[in-house]
Amino acid sequence: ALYHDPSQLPRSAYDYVIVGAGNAGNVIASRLTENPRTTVLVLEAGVSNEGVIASIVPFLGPSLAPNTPYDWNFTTTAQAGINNRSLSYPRGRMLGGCTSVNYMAHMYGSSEDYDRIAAVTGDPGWKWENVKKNIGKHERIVPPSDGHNTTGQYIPANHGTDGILPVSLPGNAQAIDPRVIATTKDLAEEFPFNEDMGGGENILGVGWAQFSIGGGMRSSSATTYLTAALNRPNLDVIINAQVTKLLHNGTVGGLPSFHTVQFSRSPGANTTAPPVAPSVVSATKEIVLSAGAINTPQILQLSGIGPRADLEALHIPVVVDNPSVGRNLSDHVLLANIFSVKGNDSLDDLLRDPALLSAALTQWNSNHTGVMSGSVGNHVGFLRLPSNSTIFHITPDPSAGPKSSHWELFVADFFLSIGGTPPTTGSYLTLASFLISPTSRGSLKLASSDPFAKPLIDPNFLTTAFDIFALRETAKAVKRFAASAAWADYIVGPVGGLASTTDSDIETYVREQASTGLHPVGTASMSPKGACWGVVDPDLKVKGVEGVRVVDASVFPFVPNAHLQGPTYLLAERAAQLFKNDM
Ligand SMILES: Cc1cc2nc3c(=O)[nH]c(=O)nc-3n(C[C@H](O)[C@H](O)[C@H](O)COP(=O)(O)OP(=O)(O)OC[C@H]3O[C@@H](n4cnc5c(N)ncnc54)[C@H](O)[C@@H]3O)c2cc1C
Repeated sequence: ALYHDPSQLPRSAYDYVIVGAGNAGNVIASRLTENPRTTVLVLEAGVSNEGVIASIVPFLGPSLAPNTPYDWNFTTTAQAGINNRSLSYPRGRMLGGCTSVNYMAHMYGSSEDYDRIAAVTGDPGWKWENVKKNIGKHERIVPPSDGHNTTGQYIPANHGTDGILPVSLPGNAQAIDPRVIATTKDLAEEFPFNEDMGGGENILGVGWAQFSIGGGMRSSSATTYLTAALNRPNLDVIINAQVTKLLHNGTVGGLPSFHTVQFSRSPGANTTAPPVAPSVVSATKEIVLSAGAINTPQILQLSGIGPRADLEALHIPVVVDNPSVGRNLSDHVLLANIFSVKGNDSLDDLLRDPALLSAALTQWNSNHTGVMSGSVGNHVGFLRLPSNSTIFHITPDPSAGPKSSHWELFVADFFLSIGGTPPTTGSYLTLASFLISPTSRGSLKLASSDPFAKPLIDPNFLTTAFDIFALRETAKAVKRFAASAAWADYIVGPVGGLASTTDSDIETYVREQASTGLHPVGTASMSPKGACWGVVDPDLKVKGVEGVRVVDASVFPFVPNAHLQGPTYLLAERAAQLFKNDM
């Protein structure tokens, strides 16, 4: 059942207590409660997703973050690599976590992403050939909202047909779609068409994206995994319940043991009201940290598991000195390259005209179709730098392997401005590029021992020669894409610093405009059992303690070749199996 107040909880002990009803947490909750004898409590700091219309209507998704009650409203520290700017760092704060607020692009990454995890952790269970078996359980490919013929737009064999999460091709045809496909023919050498990036083995090229959308509505981990399980008597979920720390109770097998979770009614993301007295609940079997790549390492450190010097500086008693907790923060970097275009076919007018928006919503309300039934773009591409790029004389190739990308192209039919203000006139095209294989590494530290204080998020963007080189080259590459004959009667020209022609001017543009790719990982990285680095073993158990596992994006040692929800779903499905194997 779903509860709103700690006093309503029917028990004080559960087999498993999951922290965070997000992407991964809801998968674990759903899979563990398939066994009617297993009791599970999920603690979620945020609110319910029920009735939050922007979390249902796909095109309204970007209005949910940043700076809303559905976002943690984090900001980064001043980032030296991007002119000391500090950025909004959105993270979903509601049932479904980021899957309730994200842009719904749904993909899994390259086989090499998973084979690299297996190699780095020494656990072949993480190889793609094993992990991909979970796609069938997870995914249910459904027709797009406009019911168009999708032949040639995806490869059915790469997808699940009776899994839990509806996924579809875009159901909102955009005027630029034929131009994107024509570019893949015109410039087939650099931007080849890829019929489907979903199979793991063949992600390179440009093609139609898939989205966590079914029947014109968002599929989140809350609308799928959680909803399917919520009527089970062995599952309880409480919202507005922010975990403040894990309590250490004695030792088991010589290791400090954690079986108690302390939580408090959330003060709310946007209020400074003091929290009420904390509650506690016990996990007789295990605590599962699924609070995401920012909050999971925050909770570990608040619980005394982290770098000794950092904890002592804040007078937090050290239970386990682990210098890796909160380190190795890695994120994709986004560069929203904008071109001005002719005519009024782009979506810019829709975004600025309340009457057009209202008409689109009326259409969506009547039959869940139209522009509102889709996300912010229909095409993506995963691409490599040329192998003779000069950067490889000084840096080893950081991609996951030769079948993996260095960067991603993301096409949007309007001025894409995450958290900023788009211009009030004009028509635009965004050829966004993401740095997919960053080598910069940052950190997540506590600012204070107060669990309600925001942590210090330092992604350390663009601080290596490779990262700035690669992102600079993507700005040149999108201009080559835009120079295809397919755009000749449409594109007017690049906007702002994108028009620069010298490397040094392009670098200036990159440092002025780069932003988060919204995909942080690595702050509780997996490493081999017994390694002196890393935070969790390959079975996701926290090193040096008994009773706690981490299941969320923080355990990925490297950020995958994908927007992160798909990899996180596959990670969580495999983790659920690891729990079941131990039962
Ligand atoms: C704006 C935005 C757009 C994105 N677009 C895409 C996209 O198009 N495609 C894609 O694949 N990925 C996208 N992503 C990224 C992706 O959704 C996330 O990286 C991924 O879902 C993270 O999963 P997770 O399980 O690690 O964490 P989350 O899904 O963030 O789950 C963590 C949960 O824990 C809760 N929590 C945190 N701390 C506590 C606490 N102390 N106590 C209790 N509960 C707590 C949170 O409120 C949240 O519900 C986007 C992300 C954002 C923010």
